[in-house]
Amino acid sequence: MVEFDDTFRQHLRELFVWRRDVRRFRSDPLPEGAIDRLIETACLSPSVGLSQPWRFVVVNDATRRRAVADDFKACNTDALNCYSGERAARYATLKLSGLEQAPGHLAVFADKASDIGHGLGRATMPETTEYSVVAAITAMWLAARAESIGIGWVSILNPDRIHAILDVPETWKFIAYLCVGYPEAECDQPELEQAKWEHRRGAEEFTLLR
Ligand SMILES: Cc1cc2c(cc1C)N(C[C@H](O)[C@H](O)[C@H](O)COP(=O)(O)O)c1[nH]c(=O)[nH]c(=O)c1N2
Repeated sequence: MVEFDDTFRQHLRELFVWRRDVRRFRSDPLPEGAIDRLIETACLSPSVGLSQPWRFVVVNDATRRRAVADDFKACNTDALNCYSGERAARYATLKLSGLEQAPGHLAVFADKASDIGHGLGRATMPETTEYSVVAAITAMWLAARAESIGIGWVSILNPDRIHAILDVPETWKFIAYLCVGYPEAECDQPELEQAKWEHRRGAEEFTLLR
C-alpha cells in the first residue's frame, strides 16, 4: 500500500498552483524520451469503460508543423474579427500559441470507433469518450510540470484541417494540439490573468448546494 504524507500533499498542491498553459518556450530541446514518458503517464488516466480512447500523434514533420501554424494564424485572425473595440485591441496583444518556438508538437484525438471497453458507460453519454481524452491531457499537463516541462493547449484551429494535415483515421476526433517544451518563465498566475483578459475565480462561484 502506498501512503502519501503531508509533505507530498503540499507539493502536489504546489504542482496544481504552478502548472501553467505555456505559450512562450525556450529553444532548448526536450530530453530524449520525454514525450513518450508523458504519453505513458497519460495512459494511466481514467477512461470510460477502460476504453483508453486517447490517440497521440507526435508531429515532427516540418511541413505538417508549418501547416498547423498557418492554420492557427488564419483561425486567430478570424477570432480577432469576432471582437470589437477595446476587447479586440486587447485580444490582438495576446500570445495564444507557442507553435513557432515549441520543440515538441503533440496532437491528441479521441477514437470514437474503438470497441475497447465494449461500450460500457457510453450508451447514454457517448461524449464520455472525449471526456476521457481530456482527463488524460490534464494528467499529462501536470506530469510535465513536475519535470519542469510546459504544455500549451492550442484550440484556435480548424479541426477538419488538422485532421487532413495529420492524415489520421476518419473515426478519430480532434481534441487538442499541444505545444511542449521548457517555459521561458515560471509563474503562479495564468497568462490571461497577467494580461488582464480574465481572472481566476474561487470555487464558491461555481458550487451549488442542493
Ligand atoms: C480546452 C482548452 C483549450 C485551450 C486552453 C485550455 C483548455 C483547457 N488554453 C489555455 C487556457 O487559456 C488556460 O488554461 C487558462 O487561461 C488558465 O491558465 P493556466 O492553464 O492556469 O495557466 C489555450 N490557451 C491559448 O493560449 N490558446 C488556446 O488556443 C487555448 N485553448
